[in-house]
Amino acid sequence: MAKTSENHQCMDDLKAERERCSFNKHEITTLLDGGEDKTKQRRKIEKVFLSDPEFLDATRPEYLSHEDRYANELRKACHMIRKFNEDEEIQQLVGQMDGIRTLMGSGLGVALTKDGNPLALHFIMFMPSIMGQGTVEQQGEWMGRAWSGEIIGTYAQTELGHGTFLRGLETTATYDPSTEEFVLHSPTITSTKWWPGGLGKTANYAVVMAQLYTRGRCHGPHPFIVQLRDEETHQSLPGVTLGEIGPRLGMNTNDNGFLCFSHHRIPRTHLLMKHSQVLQDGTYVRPANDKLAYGTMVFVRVAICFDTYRQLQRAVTIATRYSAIRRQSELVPGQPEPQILEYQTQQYKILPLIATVFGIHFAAQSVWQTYNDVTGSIHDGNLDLLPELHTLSCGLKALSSSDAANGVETCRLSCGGHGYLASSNLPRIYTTTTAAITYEGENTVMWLQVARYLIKSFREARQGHRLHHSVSYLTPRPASTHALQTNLSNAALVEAFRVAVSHLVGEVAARLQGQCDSGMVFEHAWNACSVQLARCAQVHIRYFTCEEFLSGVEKAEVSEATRGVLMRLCRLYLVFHIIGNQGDFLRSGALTPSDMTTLEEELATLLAALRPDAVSLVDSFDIHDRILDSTLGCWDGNVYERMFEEAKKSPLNQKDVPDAYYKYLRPLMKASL
Ligand SMILES: Cc1cc2nc3c(=O)[nH]c(=O)nc-3n(C[C@H](O)[C@H](O)[C@H](O)COP(=O)(O)OP(=O)(O)OC[C@H]3O[C@@H](n4cnc5c(N)ncnc54)[C@H](O)[C@@H]3O)c2cc1C
Repeated sequence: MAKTSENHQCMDDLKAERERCSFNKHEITTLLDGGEDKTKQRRKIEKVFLSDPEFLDATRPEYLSHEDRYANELRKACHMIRKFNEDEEIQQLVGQMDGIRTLMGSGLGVALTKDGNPLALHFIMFMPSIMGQGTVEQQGEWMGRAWSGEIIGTYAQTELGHGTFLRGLETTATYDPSTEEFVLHSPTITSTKWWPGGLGKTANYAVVMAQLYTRGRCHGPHPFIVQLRDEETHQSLPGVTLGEIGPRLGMNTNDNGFLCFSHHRIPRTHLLMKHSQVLQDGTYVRPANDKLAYGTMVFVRVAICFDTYRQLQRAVTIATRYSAIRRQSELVPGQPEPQILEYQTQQYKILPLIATVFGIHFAAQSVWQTYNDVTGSIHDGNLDLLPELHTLSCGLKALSSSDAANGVETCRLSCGGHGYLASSNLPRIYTTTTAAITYEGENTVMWLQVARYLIKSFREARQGHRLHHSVSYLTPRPASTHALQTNLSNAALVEAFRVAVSHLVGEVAARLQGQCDSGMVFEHAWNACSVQLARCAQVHIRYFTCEEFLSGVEKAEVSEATRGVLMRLCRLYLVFHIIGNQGDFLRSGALTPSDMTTLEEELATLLAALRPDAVSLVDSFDIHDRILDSTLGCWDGNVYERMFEEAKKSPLNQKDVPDAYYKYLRPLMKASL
């Protein structure tokens, strides 16, 4: 198709946007990647994989049948592993778990396997479970075979009847000392394992969570390595019933599956025994400390934060570039149509989401850093920091997944009708991102765990205990130190968050206590306060994110121009969330109505100040067009031509008159003739 003047205009619009960049884009790219070397490494890996034609799709996944879609993603997933195993340079590049996450996750991973990688759970849950919960001997036995792809595993915890409530799982693993085996059994329909990714047709092994019985006693859920399929024929083993659970909202090539056991026997040594053991005679040896399992959970939840933030990066890149090329309506009657990014309401949809990307980044980095710092002391048996770290990772997982999912939906809305097209890629980004609200700890349940920690800390502080850093603000202070700072500086706004959240926690703690004092049992009182408790947890984690965002920008090793734009984003983040939740701040006296008026005026100023840098900011996310995979968000802005080209690929457009016309429509239309 010949380039129209409209197409030229779009490309010129983006060019003009880029020319007015006020900061150093590369500095932001390397800041987000974690350093110059990491950026180079990422780009190199992207080049190696994206230049490989095997990863190209002959047709859009949406046009394939359910089965063909799975086969196509499996083809690419297997090629990915072969490529990895056969090429030493790639192994060096991608060698660590970090790199594997890149190949599987929402960075490069989404360009290689668009609709869910059937092997993802193998790398993201199966292998980490063996590493985290297996003894050194067990790691030696399984990890080599797992790395090479000789065996493929998944992680099977959730059942039809129970997801959140781990202790409610019904699958049993009963030890038989006469054969030194565990007998796995699914006693009811609700005990059927349901949801594990890759379980339906891909995996031949799984780490299965089952209630451990030995010598007639139940010791609660434990992880077992279980072979599910024959290693030669790939057929389900006797005593194992397996299948796929059917179409989902998204990620339909992850072949999420179901699994039932009928008295299926496995060797005793297949219980992952790093923490607890069953001896040959059936003696149960309990773990030295049940907090040890927290470590793996922190790891997985922080990984989810990074994943969801990358999804938001992609969505907001699409929305921002599209908003810079899309012209609509009139701002001033009779004048040319402006870019929709000129509308303040459009800026209000998009710019806070760019800020959110940085907020999640800095907060997740901080939790990750703490996790790495304390990992050493965990091994030395010092587990003091684990509950705090665990709470932060639960809260941040919930905050990042819900902010990202809501943000992606806002991006879709900001693109008007075209955002609803599959070729915009926003629908797929949304369905993938929103899943993270549910898996690895459903968000409401995560919020209530955070709240439990807050209430516990609040009560401990009243008893004179010293609190950990993230909740130290709950320690009672002399009234004078609560005096409001009215200058509305960044520090003052963070302080306002602190006052608001400690007020909320104090209020709900008093309500909880009041209900207990009036005779309600604690659990019922807790449930009766849980909406407010979840709210406290959300404000607490938002406060943590604001604090980390601010200190992250202050500490970043960047030029003053770059720090300037980051500071404006941080300020926008603070102001946006204060205005959006002003009740919390007014009620606690942290801010006054007149402060709100001032902040609302400032919000408008911030949107206007950030608008010229919007395109450059998303450019600095450095997302390859193949990873973006969007007609609306491509680098060159040639949106309309790409949309047309994509539409032409629809199977319905391969014939002017489809067969269905002759079969159904024509007989109806001609019936009266
Ligand atoms: C895309 C996807 C992939 C998945 N992959 C896997 C996998 O690989 N392996 C695996 O084992 N599982 C997997 N799961 C399952 C997932 O872990 C569970 O769905 C999740 O833990 C929630 O459990 P549930 O579905 O039983 O929901 P429920 O726990 O039944 O929750 C339903 C509702 O009840 C509320 N609720 C539950 N308990 C409480 C409480 N104590 N207090 C207040 N409210 C409560 C929740 O907030 C929610 O609103 C996957 C799920 C999805 C969607």
